[in-house]
Amino acid sequence: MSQATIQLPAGMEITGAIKPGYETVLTPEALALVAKLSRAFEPRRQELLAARVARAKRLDEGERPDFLKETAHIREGNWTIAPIPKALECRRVEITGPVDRKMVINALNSGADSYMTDFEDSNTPNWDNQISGQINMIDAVRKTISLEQNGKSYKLNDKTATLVVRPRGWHLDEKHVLVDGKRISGGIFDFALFMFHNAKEQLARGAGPYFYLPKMESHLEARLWNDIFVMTQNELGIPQGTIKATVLIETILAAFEMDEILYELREHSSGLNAGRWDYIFSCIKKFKLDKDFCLADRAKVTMTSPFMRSYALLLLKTCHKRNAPAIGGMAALIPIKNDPEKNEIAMGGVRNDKSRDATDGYDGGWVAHPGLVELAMGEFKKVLGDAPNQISKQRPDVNVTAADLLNFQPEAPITEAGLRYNINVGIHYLGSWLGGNGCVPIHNLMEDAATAEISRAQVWQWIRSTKGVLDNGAKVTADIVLKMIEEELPKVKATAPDGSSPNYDRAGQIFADMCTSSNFAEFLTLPLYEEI
Ligand SMILES: CC(=O)SCCNC(=O)CCNC(=O)[C@H](O)C(C)(C)COP(=O)(O)OP(=O)(O)OC[C@H]1O[C@@H](n2cnc3c(N)ncnc32)[C@H](O)[C@@H]1OP(=O)(O)O
Ligand SMILES: O=CC(=O)O
Ligand SMILES: [Mg+2]
Repeated sequence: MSQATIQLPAGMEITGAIKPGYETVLTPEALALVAKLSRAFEPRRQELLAARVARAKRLDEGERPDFLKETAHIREGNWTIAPIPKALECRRVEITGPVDRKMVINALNSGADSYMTDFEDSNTPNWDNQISGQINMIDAVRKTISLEQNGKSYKLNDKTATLVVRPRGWHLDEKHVLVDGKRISGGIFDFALFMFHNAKEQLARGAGPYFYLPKMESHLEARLWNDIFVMTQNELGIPQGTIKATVLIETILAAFEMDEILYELREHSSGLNAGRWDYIFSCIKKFKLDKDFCLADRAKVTMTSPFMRSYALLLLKTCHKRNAPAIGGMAALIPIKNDPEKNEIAMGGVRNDKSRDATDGYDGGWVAHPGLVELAMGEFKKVLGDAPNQISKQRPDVNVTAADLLNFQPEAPITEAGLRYNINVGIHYLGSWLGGNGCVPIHNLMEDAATAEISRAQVWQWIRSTKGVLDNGAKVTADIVLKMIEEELPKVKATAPDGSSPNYDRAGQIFADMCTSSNFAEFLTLPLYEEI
């Protein structure tokens, strides 16, 4: 493979291979923006990550979150976010998916109103995925993206979904790019490259640079993104307020700061999304040492569980009070091929999920697969009719307290099947991730980094919690888990399409370490990233 050459700004090093074509993304001007933002904001990112660690320690010691006293005036104030641009008014169905070229084309053509292209939960952030993802974005924005694969030709339809980009969260580094000798933020890298290459082109085409911001834990983390937006808009000479961002409320701590997050981003906000899978994971992570906390089998924790219902309703009420879109999350159900009965049950699950969100007042919701767009659209249209959204629907009847957000039910059942399922899915997902694929169908469900986090976090917690007892009376222990890992690994290898890859053996070892180590890995992607 020949190495293309690129010109680096002073103080920057790139350790990833520069394959032909990468120079179109890694231009000197684009890298200068990456370096400028990194230098300006990396110290604050590090401070905020340190604040997460300090807060987590206090939670481990028994502190419980509550709405902040110092920001009561923001919650009580009468303000709204800036008007939403036309291109983001109608988001009844949003499809999501990794930045793979074929999937980008299929998603843009899917008939959904918008498409969140994902550098995060559904993507393994290896160097090639990140850079080829940026190439795909450049071609998608200019509508020139095409592909010949397996005898099929892919190109864009005339009408495509509005593009929204999810950069990586604050916890992830981009290890292939060093500024002044240090790794930079993955999120800043993804954001800056996308902005540099596409923002002006998107504006010229009647849309704009739109983002989804993942995994934040406080309004101060949202303020950091807002300051990055302001500097970037200045650097690129585009009007302030052009960038719009929807924040995923997918941590229990952010649920206590929804108003404050919207307020920080009010000139750049396009609402909030209920990122249910990371949210469940965050609850387990933050209360992992609480002797009273222990959730039932993963499959039993749903959007109608008390704490999830409270979170979903509070998000909706908060958004509409601030004239902001409220977007629902993802049912992990996907079409099931070759089994019409099971498929009908899965489709019924998606229908119920979207129907509940639409009836509650949500303006749209996520789907994982193009085969779900029409069905989800039908449920939103039943409620919205021809209206693009229902932001005017207020929910004064909703009153959610801190205790409601922390009402962690159900606690039972925890079953052997549930434990085995978590282990099987965890190993399968980790193996696939190591091989470069961050989103996979496992047992007919969509699995990505967020769903896999729940699986491995539950196993860790059930080993340690006195409540981690199976419904047959057996206490979950490290020995039981290690034995099950041995038993599940061959089953995973037999079912994964690339099951003969050594990645699955490695995944088994990593999963075992993660579940039995006394330290709880903050994110599973952190140790995994060091392996790729
Ligand atoms: C918790 C969260 O963060 S949710 C957000 C992150 N997760 C996601 O975005 C989920 C994305 N979804 C996916 O990756 C896939 O749908 C999977 C892995 C779940 C299932 O994949 P598969 O089993 O390969 O799907 P399947 O074989 O049915 O695909 C049929 C076609 O639809 C395409 N397709 C499937 N899902 C998507 C998608 N989300 N976007 C675009 N195209 C898609 C496939 O590429 C395939 O195209 P082709 O017929 O041209 O070859
Ligand atoms: O990103 C979405 C989630 O559910 O997690
Ligand atoms: Mg998530």
